[in-house]
Amino acid sequence: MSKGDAKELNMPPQDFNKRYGNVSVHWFRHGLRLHDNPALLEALKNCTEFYPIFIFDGEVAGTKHVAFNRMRFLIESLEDLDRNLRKFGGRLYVFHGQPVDILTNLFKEWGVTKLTFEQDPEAVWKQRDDAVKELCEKKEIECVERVSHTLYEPMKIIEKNDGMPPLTYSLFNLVASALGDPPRPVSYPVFHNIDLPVYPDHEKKFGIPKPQTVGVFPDCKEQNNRINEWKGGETKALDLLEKRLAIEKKAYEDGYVLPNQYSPDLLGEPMSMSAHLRFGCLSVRRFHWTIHDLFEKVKPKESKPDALTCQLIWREYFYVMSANNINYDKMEGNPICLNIPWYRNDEILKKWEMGQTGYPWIDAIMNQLRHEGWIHHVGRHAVACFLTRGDLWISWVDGLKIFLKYLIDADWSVSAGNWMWVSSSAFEKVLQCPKCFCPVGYGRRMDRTGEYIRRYLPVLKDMPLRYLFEPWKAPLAVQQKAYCIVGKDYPHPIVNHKEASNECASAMNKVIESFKGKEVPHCAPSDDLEVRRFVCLPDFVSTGGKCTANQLCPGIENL
Ligand SMILES: Cc1cc2nc3c(=O)[nH]c(=O)nc-3n(C[C@H](O)[C@H](O)[C@H](O)COP(=O)(O)OP(=O)(O)OC[C@H]3O[C@@H](n4cnc5c(N)ncnc54)[C@H](O)[C@@H]3O)c2cc1C
Repeated sequence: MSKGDAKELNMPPQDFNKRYGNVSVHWFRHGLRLHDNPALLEALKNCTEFYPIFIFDGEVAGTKHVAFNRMRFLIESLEDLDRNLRKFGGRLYVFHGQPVDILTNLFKEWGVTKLTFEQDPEAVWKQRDDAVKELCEKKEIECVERVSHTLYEPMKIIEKNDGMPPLTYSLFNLVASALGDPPRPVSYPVFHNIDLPVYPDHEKKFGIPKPQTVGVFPDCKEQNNRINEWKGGETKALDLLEKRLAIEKKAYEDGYVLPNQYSPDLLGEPMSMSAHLRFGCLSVRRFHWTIHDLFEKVKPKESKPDALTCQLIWREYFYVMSANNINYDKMEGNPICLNIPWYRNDEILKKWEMGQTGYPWIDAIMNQLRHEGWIHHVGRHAVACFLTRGDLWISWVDGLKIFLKYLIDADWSVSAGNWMWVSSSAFEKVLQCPKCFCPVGYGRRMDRTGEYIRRYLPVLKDMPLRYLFEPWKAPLAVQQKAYCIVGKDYPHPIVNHKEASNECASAMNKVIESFKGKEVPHCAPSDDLEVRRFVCLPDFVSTGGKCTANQLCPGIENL
């Protein structure tokens, strides 16, 4: 039967499709790519007519609380997807509204027989996807969901662990290894003999909006005038992967792994894959396996170090921990999070967000976050520790909300997991990191020339290096010469670090006391090495992953 037969049979195309055709809709949410997309391959199986869609519902892919940079990244990713689909004669269809309403109409209008999508494993998406699955059942439409946002299916790990999330990273690894290696990527889709219909007024009806059209505007001029450009889309992701592999190869040849952490480049061009992984422009399985294959090729006689892709495994671990915990991003009602009596102070929180704490290292990082949407792991640690148990004693939940707004890689599971850890609220054994990162000393070590601070905090660009990290100590004549008077052009420090960190340490000791003799309702790391692996800062990587006693809290001692 061909489409022309519909006319002869005098049937509306949707009825004809329903009876004789196989009409598939692939619903993109994350997984914004054509490569390694098993759900997309399912859509194309025995398919005669194919429609790729994306629905803006006010929440999809982290769009509920989103600043300009991430929305722009998402839209660039959709534009790239559309360009790639055009190569096969199709277009991406973009809709605005609630998925169940939109799909109900599409099922009827296009005579859909199959709906496919990649599994969104986080608890926050369950209600949306259950409603869609129910709709498909009611309308007798085949609904196919496939796992490819994660290396493993989180619920399978939980099942294998007797229905409980594995409470330590080691246990997670043990359970995961019982499931075998993660699957290899699937083949690239073939659109041969499949009709990809395009309406004459496609652009007008189903075109990709601009961030402004969906109500997201730049917060500040720097967002339109970034120094580091993060571009969304599968094409960019695969280009970046090639560059990244060249760096990884050089590192293996030189005898180390995790090059991004080994020598943190705070100023170089963007090399992180995290935003592409977050939106699924890059398949995590492709990333994992190319790294493993590359190592084997470069070092055929060496066994692979555990650290090779340990950061990706942390990502998996946090996804598993959040899979059935809807309160994972909160303190209350979150079974793995300690209740800590944090202060509530919106004025101080705002100063932290806006880069006005008076600590240049912290403020430069927060400015980079707001202006560009990405900061290095060492920067994330520094500002998260400063906000919570290090200096300001403000809840990690408040910090998380700000990260989730600005980061282009903002990831509900990964970010909340990291915030809980850094603030000593979960994953850490009885809060054994009482020391904190010093906002002066740590900055000096990470930004030895001061170029990072001068770039992201231009008010201090003429401050001599000696005072750059603590400008309040500069004599007035030096401040005048640098055109930056502390208290007028740049704020005084929001707290005295020495006093504040001592207060935080004693508050944390009280929390520890209050838990003595009780069962601590949060998970702990398996051992010290695990702490080092998680924190994964340069000191650790440079020791080749070996753990020594004073490395328990890397970068913390002697600061
Ligand atoms: C407070 C805080 C909040 C964070 N929020 C996020 C977030 O919202 N989204 C996000 O992707 N990462 C987050 N991270 C983790 C980490 O900082 C970034 O993933 C990392 O900086 C990305 O750089 P990379 O791609 O060079 O990492 P690589 O070292 O190359 O790691 C490869 C990939 O592994 C994953 N990964 C790396 N580090 C971690 C980690 N600690 N936990 C879980 N997964 C990891 C990322 O997907 C990353 O792209 C956060 C860290 C902290 C301390």
